Amino acid sequence: MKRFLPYYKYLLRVRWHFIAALIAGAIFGAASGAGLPWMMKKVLPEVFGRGDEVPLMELLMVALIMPAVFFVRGLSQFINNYLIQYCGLRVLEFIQVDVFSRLQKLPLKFFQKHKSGDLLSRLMGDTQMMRMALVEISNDIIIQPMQMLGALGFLIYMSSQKSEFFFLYICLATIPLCVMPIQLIGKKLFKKAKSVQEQTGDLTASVTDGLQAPMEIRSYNMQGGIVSTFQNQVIRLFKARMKVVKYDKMLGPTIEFVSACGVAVAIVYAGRAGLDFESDMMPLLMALYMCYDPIKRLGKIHTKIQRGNASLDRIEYLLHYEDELPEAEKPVPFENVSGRIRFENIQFAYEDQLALDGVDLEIPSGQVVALVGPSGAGKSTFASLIPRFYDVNEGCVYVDGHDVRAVRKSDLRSAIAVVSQQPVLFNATVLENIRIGNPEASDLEVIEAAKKAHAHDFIEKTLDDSYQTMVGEKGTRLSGGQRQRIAIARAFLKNAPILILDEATSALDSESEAKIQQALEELVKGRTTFIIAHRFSTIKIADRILVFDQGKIVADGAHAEIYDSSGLYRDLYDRQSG
Ligand SMILES: Nc1ncnc2c1ncn2[C@@H]1O[C@H](COP(=O)(O)OP(=O)(O)OP(=O)(O)O)[C@@H](O)[C@H]1O
Repeated sequence: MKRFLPYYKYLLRVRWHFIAALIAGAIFGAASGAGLPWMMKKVLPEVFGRGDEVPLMELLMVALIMPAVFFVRGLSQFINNYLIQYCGLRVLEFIQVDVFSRLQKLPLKFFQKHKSGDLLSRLMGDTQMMRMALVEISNDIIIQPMQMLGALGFLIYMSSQKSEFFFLYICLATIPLCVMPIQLIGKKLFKKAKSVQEQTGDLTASVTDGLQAPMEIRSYNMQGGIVSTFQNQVIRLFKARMKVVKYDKMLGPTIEFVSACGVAVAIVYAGRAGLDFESDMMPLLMALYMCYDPIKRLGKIHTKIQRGNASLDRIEYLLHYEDELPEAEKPVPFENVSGRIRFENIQFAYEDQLALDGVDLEIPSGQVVALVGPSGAGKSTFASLIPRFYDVNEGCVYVDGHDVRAVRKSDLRSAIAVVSQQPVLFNATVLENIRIGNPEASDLEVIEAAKKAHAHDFIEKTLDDSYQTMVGEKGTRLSGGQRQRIAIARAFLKNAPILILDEATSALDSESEAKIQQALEELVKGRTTFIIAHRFSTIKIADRILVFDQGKIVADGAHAEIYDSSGLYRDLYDRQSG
């Protein structure tokens, strides 16, 4: 449980509700542990011990003790359960928000290494286990001993009254016997629980895969394969879960068996010692049972802690993941950016293989640079070093004379607009999707940006609710060209001094392409622009062309200049034009 200590900060935020829950829980524990045996001690001898001589009213008054004890017990139990649920759900909310915020801070590399389904299962499933460990267990750890203390107190009281300590000895002798299986089973359970959480991650990953690309799955007839992968994972998860169920469910009966042995010995003794059934034996047996019940529950808590531990491992992996792109300790001010960029002797590798090697050049502010070269040559990698999506292995990237690592990441990225090859739209309205470029922009400014991006006409004429149309998940209700223009409108609205355009490779109809081309020409004016050019028609608007080959820049200059000097560029250009 020590591992959970740092996370009690979440519980502190709902401390008053939790304290109220504990008080109610303590009343419930005492009403069960001492109240129930005391009730029996009071009621049974009156009802059965005195025969007909008890007046009816007196009998009724005594009998009323039963509903009174159960009322107190029931009410405190309800309040405890209700408040514990409240605290649990609030704590879950705090943990999930923290884990999600952490995920948002992790670098791109992290998401390339991890399956989104697995991350989803850590965020939604493992946090539930942590909630259970923090709230329900803390509650039980206080309530159950209360019940046990109440019952033990009653046993001690009764034993001292009768000078009869046998029941107490039985209780004290069997408790350690009950603890042993708890320890043994708990250890097994930790391993099994961790495997369940991992399998759940794999299963969620395969569900996300199966739902993310419905078109590819249908066109390649992958349904059978996808379903059988899913089925295998469900079976694996089923097997792992059954192992947890086996150990989890083994505990209760084991403790019950040990306690039944204790009770049997107590009954035999009580019979031999001639104890009175109603006034002595029943309350003592009840108190004995009330001592075992919390042990059984504490045993279950132990198994829950093990499951919580397994989930905590998976959550801490995210919370403690080392950020490969740390923020500068004292970030330099970064304002009024002009967009002058310098790459100084850059080397960069994703893993072992160099993706960029010996890149050294300067781009004056406002220059429009086209990046060309064969697939895999390093164009996108080069562009992604500017917003510091990755850090270089050697050398340095400067923007306006500042090392990008010395600037706050959010400041740097505010100065850069990115229009990617397949722009992602969020499941919101067209208006909201454009406004991402500048959350402060008015509706009029959004519409102005859409006009500049040649998007206004299709938004007004073809979409049912114009700017209020919901674009669907990832913008699936819009065509590729329309999505591209929404992304360009975003960039207009952002009005950043540096622009990175990853040109769409998919064939757009000529009207769409012409409109996008017009919009881009407008957009690049006065900004330092990098265009990853797949179609050479775009090169017309570039002042300078960088030709990439196997991670190196093999030609650098204006079209006319490098067409003569670079065989690779000439080849690429002629192939496209010809
Ligand atoms: N996330 C990644 N992890 C590992 N290697 C990568 C990653 N992204 C790219 N690479 C590798 O880095 C090299 C450069 O890739 P990059 O995407 O920069 O090329 P590109 O010129 O933009 O290609 P394309 O024109 O096909 O988009 C390639 O060998 C590629 O396989």
